[in-house]
Amino acid sequence: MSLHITNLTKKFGQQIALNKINIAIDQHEIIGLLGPNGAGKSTLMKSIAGVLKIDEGEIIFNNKNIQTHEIDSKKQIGFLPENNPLYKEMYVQESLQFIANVHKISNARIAEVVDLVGITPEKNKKIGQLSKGYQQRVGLAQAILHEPDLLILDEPTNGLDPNQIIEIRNVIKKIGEEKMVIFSTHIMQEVEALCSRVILIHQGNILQDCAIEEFKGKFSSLEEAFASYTN
Ligand SMILES: Nc1ncnc2c1ncn2[C@@H]1O[C@H](COP(=O)(O)OP(=O)(O)OP(=O)(O)O)[C@@H](O)[C@H]1O
Repeated sequence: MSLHITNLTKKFGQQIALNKINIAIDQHEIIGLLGPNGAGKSTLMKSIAGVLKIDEGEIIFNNKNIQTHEIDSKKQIGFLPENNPLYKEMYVQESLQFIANVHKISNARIAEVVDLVGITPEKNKKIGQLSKGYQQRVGLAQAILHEPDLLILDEPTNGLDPNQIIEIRNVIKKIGEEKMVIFSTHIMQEVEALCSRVILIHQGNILQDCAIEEFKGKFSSLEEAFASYTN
């Protein structure tokens, strides 16, 4: 399992959202993507997920260039975007069945994922009728249904209540035991609870890419370290 990003540049008009980014990940681990608002986190995640066209550079996942092997790559990558776009009129089970049909996934796998993300009691409801936390779980279920090697989650616990945050974190932790997970968050406690490694982006540049202990370094908390690096 490997992700190699070389000189990735993404511009929006004159603005450079990502500036010659280089990242190498060679094993399954949970990586926290940190950075102030507008740093470039979502742009990076969308680029890796193959939903945003990049201007320069290369993204190689499992030895395949995601730009030139789009279909193969999408089979191996799961993505939960920040705004979690779901078909609100669809029933939970129906939406998962729909994706399962596209990827030729078994009903047993659907049942397994429904159980893993904890949506069994809600599976016969319309997505639009679910609470935000349950909608987030449905988004997560859709992202992991095809058993991707790489899971990309853009602020997965944003807007959830404390119990739901813990539950979603546990799901992420479990997935990270076997797969590569990259997730963005502004919650340092979450980084501490889940990540082995952090990547800090600021104004489209990587400022830090290291083990969490190293990131914290001499600072008394991750918040303090974050503030020091980004101010
Ligand atoms: N579609 C777009 N068109 C123009 N500019 C964009 C677009 N998407 C992102 N940007 C700009 O690129 C920069 C990086 O945005 P991005 O959404 O990647 O930041 P972020 O780190 O995810 O921020 P946040 O923490 O607020 O979600 C920002 O300045 C943003 O305004």
